[in-house]
Amino acid sequence: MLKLNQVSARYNMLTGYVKAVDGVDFEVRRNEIFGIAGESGCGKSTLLKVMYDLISYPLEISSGSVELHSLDKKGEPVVYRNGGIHKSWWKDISYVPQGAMHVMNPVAKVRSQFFDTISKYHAVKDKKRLEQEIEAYLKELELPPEVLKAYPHQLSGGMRQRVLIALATFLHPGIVLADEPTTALDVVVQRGILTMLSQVQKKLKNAMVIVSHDMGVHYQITNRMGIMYAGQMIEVGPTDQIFNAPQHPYTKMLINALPKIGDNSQKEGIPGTPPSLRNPPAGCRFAARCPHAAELCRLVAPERVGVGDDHYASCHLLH
Ligand SMILES: Nc1ncnc2c1ncn2[C@@H]1O[C@H](COP(=O)(O)OP(=O)(O)OP(=O)(O)O)[C@@H](O)[C@H]1O
Repeated sequence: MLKLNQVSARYNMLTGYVKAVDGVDFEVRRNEIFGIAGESGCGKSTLLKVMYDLISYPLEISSGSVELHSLDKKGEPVVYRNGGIHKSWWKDISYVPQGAMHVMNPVAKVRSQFFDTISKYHAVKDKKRLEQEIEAYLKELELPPEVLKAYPHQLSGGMRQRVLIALATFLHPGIVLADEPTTALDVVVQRGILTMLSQVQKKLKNAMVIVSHDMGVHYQITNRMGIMYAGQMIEVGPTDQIFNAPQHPYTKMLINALPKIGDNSQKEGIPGTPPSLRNPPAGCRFAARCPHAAELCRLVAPERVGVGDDHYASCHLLH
């Protein structure tokens, strides 16, 4: 399980701070696919870096904590906290970053990328055996063993993404984080990647976190999801409830903007733009775009309230 306790993170720029993640509090549970949605720039990728403990200048955690609960070699419970989560990379938690091409070494064949990564975090005694295990795992994920002999540029975008997912899940980590795994791929390839992710999750019975701005992706494979707006998690709940009974006005507008079968009405985007994360407003961050905003909304940030079974939202209207 991965638990975030009121975490805030910011980019420390010469001209001030960009408060990309603000007071985020939720958990990712065993055996679920958790989705993180929200429009571009709302802090999804930064949140994923915070969850993975991939913190380097100018990014810093300004308050709160992240806990990764796992089991040690003897099967005893162990908790890694931010600052120490990197000790469990690949074994307990892995990360598939955005843009498969950029994260692979262009001058190394896939085979050596597998070996380098795995041997860094996992004692490899028998190279031949490891090779057989890698080939067997690729086969299980319906990837031809020939991909190991290829350079990244010789693979299609979808194939590269599948290779990265295979690499990230090879050591069977309890948590896999994937940042926009289907972006920039065509619809058929997207479907293949989503099917692969959900098959791997069913097999490992681990937790998966999928960041995507595409609500269709969340609808198709996530069990629970969180909606981010301007650095904050404004609604968290089971995916079916988020789609069928959204509570926060922003979530409602996001869902209403989606096309539905048999509904030919004109769909509109959400008017306005999110506030700057350099100097976000004191009250509700959505107030300037919210059709229901009152004076209180502009002055006081709303607390999170329960709005259903395992479903929470932060809006004054719900109090
Ligand atoms: N390295 C960086 N230095 C400074 N600011 C950054 C950096 N990376 C991101 N930001 C800022 O942090 C905020 C959150 O960005 P982030 O990339 O986490 O959002 P996102 O929701 O993942 O967006 P997208 O879907 O476009 O990737 C934005 O205002 C962005 O401009």
